[in-house]
Amino acid sequence: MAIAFDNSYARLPAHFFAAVRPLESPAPRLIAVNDALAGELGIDADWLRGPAGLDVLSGRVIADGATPIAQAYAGHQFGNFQPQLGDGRAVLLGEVIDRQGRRRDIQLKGGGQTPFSRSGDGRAALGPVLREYLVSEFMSALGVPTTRALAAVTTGETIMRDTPLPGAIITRVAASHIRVGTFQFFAAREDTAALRLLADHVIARHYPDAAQAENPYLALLDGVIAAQARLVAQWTSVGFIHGVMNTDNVAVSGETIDYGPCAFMDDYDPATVFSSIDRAGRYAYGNQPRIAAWNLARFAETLVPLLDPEETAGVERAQTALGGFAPAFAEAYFGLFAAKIGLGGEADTRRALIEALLKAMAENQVDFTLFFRHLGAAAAADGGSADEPVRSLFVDPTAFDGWAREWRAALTAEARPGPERQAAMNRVNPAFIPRNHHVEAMIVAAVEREDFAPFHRMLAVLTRPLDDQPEAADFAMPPAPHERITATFCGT
Ligand SMILES: Nc1ncnc2c1ncn2[C@@H]1O[C@H](COP(=O)(O)OP(=O)(O)OP(=O)(O)O)[C@@H](O)[C@H]1O
Repeated sequence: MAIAFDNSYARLPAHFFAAVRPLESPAPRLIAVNDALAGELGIDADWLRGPAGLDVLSGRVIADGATPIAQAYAGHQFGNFQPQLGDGRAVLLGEVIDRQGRRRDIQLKGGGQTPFSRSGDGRAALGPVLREYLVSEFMSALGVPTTRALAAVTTGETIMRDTPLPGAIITRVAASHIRVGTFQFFAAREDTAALRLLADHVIARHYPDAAQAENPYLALLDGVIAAQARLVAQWTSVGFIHGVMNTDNVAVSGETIDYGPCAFMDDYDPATVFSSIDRAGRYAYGNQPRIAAWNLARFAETLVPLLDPEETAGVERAQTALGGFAPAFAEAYFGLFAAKIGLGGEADTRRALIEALLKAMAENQVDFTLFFRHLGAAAAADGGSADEPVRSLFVDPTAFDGWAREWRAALTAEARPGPERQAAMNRVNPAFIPRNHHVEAMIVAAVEREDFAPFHRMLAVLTRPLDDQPEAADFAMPPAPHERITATFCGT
């Protein structure tokens, strides 16, 4: 068997999903195979690259051992509850146990219609597939929990969106695809027996320690809250804007999922929004922690019947657990930003410094990524010309000087050799991010000219985002005014 499937969902009742078969692609072509990830999964990358692999990646052949399904889920989309969403274009081929013993899903996103497709065609367009591949692999390279990209293919079809576009499939790998929306699906149907089965399944798969707790479902809730707090703090620390934080896009495993209209901030501004479908700015950069807390409250509501036989007591337990989000987020957030400015140190000092810095950055239109990357060199020196690359990012460079006096005092108090501090900062401050204008140009090259060279070049740079790569200096630069991207489209 080329892929050693081991499908735990076979033990769940039939109303959790629908058995499907992927739609055949008429003329598939391989874009990319992720050799390292294939290796982790125990899959022979050469096989995957060859004709038999392409047949599986494009839905032409169901691999031995695969039992393809589409999963049922519901969700709040922009605050409105949809009781039935489900995988409308994603086909879960099956699960494998990776080399480290972790269970992982392998899914074809864009794999054809399912009973959950409603009016959709079950397909994905090439541009969003390339964006998801690139950004998810970038996030993984930075250590941000995320779904992964195992492969991408074009299907050989033209699909209709606002304009005709090439169809494509991304093979996505995830710790699981179980979402807050999966719990909401059964909660909306008041199916407590199904909720209990689902919760037990998630505990066994993602939070095994919770099984030993006095109240395993409360421990599950605490675990999911902690994972989301950490995840959203990590997003924030790299300028990531998810763009569509609906509850069906919150994986209970704590992985980032669904890179539809996501984007990275250039200048620091908490109000930044790119998604063209997010007109009210619900999912703006600076709103993400608040929205994560809101989404977790929806998750907690689904668990109330499991938390306590008494509803009032169940609600109380849920509320107490939700109260843990804000402190967990703050701890992760200030810890990550402290590392970005080269400090360990006392929580109160660093908090004031971080807040003052971010305020000055917002007022001075400072490029988020360049600032922190260059700050490492400034930290290793004693002011003077070493400060110039960071100072000059501020509209008013004296705003940096004022902040830097306090910062240097804090650095001195911690007494750490300059080069060691710089190296530590460079391990958390990427030199490269998927800048939106480069992502868009890469997509245009692929869609309009079938030129995948920009995709492969960007992927090579962005999977080593912490390394200085002088030959890729063009990718480090913020957009010139005429290159600025102001909206990303779901494009789907
Ligand atoms: N082209 C399509 N055909 C059928 N269903 C679709 C299509 N595009 C989106 N959907 C469905 O619409 C809902 C919301 O879509 P959304 O864009 O959030 O998810 P997605 O990107 O398809 O999937 P995921 O969340 O798994 O990454 C989901 O139920 C999804 O399956």
